[in-house]
Amino acid sequence: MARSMVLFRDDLRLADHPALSEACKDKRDIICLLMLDKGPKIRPMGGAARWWLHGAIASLRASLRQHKGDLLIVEGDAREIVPQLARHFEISDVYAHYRYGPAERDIDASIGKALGRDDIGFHQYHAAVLCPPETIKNGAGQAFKVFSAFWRAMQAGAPIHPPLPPPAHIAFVADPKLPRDVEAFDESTLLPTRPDWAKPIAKVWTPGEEAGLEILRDFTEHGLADYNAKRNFPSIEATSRLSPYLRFGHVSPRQIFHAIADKRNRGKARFQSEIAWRDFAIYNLLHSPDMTTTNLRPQFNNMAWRHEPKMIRLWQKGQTGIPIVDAGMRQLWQTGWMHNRVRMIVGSFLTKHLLTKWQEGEAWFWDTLVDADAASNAMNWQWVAGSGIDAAPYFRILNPVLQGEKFDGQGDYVRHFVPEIAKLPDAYIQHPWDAPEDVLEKAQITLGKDYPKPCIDIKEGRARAMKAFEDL
Ligand SMILES: Cc1cc2nc3c(=O)[nH]c(=O)nc-3n(C[C@H](O)[C@H](O)[C@H](O)COP(=O)(O)OP(=O)(O)OC[C@H]3O[C@@H](n4cnc5c(N)ncnc54)[C@H](O)[C@@H]3O)c2cc1C
Repeated sequence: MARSMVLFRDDLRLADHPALSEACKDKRDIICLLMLDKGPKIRPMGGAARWWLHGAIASLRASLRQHKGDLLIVEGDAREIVPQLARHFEISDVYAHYRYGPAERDIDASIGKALGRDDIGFHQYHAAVLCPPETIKNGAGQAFKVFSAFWRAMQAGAPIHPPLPPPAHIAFVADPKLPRDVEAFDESTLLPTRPDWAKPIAKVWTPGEEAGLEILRDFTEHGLADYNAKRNFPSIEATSRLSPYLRFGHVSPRQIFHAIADKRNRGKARFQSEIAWRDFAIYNLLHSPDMTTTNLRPQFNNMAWRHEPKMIRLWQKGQTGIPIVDAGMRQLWQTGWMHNRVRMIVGSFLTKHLLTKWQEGEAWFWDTLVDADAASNAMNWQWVAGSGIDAAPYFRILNPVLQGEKFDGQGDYVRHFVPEIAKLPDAYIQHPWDAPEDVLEKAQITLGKDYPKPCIDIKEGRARAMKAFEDL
């Protein structure tokens, strides 16, 4: 009897899952395989994302069990394992979604070829993006380099496909057993052991499709209208916090797009364009496959970056002595997520004031973000550093004090994540080094003891960065 296999990768959901829906249409028994790539060209997932994946697996498994089925999970070289399992389970068709990273595309092309040699069909669908990226081109048939033009072209193109409902019924292959030489993946290896740094993260997030859709519903009803006005203020929960749900595919961008389609408010257009930024990152990765490691503007290869491990460590630990930077870095460590405005501030501080290669920041974010995503992370780091396409110009060096005063004027965000300076009055909360002695004393702070003195003079750091950029 013919059987089908559905590959799950970064699409851990049942709704708007074209691969699963198509497989179900064939009315064959199905194997659901979560295939975790491992190999020389695959970048291992960071710690926070591994923690998320553990919860994501539990959630997907629970959904499949409601259909009286289960999930097989294997880690390894998918180019060999998928064809091997397809033969072992006598599969006639394998269904999966397109991926856009260079290593992933190579792997999927090899899987397709190997399956073809065994006369097994390999069917792929676009499900991680609003629009298939290869359909978006400028008049000369080339890739857009600027977001605004990309977004205009996307809006002028074919309407965004409505999301698919979850399949009403999935018929599973009964009790599938892996061949002896293929080991089932041990999910417990995804969790940290000692120290269990994920405990505070677990208090903030619930991975999985159900939780993601609940957040989407709640944001659409209660957050969207004020999104445009409030999205830049990190002490307010004004953004959707859907990023890890999109990263692991618990929620699809098409579901989001259609969930807000009939809303008539100011937040809608802005929110749609942010979702499109995510598509733009994927699009950039497709067209510049080495974007995750290499400057998109080659002149940045000559940049006189400094390599000061001590400074990088202070930045990572939220001990720079610059309150908004430290608050952001501590939010990241404690929750696995950081507000977008603060990501820009800490990124600018690292790459400009500290003149540190953006790759250092990208790597730390990769390890600590629950939404760590190859395309969005690299595109945004290159944007902040100035080395990317459509990037912030080099002279746009965010002043962390002014940014703090503008977007955290009352200091609520800083006070929450940097409690040791919470008693400072608003006037000094973003720059405690300017506070007179009696103010510091009243707030029970000795700088250099209770809270660090700034690791760099902001004006000097800016001047040094300007010089380095001008010398390029
Ligand atoms: C240095 C730096 C690194 C970043 N690294 C990542 C990353 O690894 N993964 C990631 O998902 N986002 C990354 N971002 C983009 C952005 O900060 C997050 O997507 C956003 O903060 C997530 O919060 P939210 O879901 O509440 O966003 P919302 O404001 O609610 O936006 C909704 C969705 O739109 C998308 N989006 C919004 N802004 C961007 C953007 N600038 N680029 C791409 N997509 C965007 C995200 O999918 C987000 O979930 C990075 C930004 C910077 C400045």
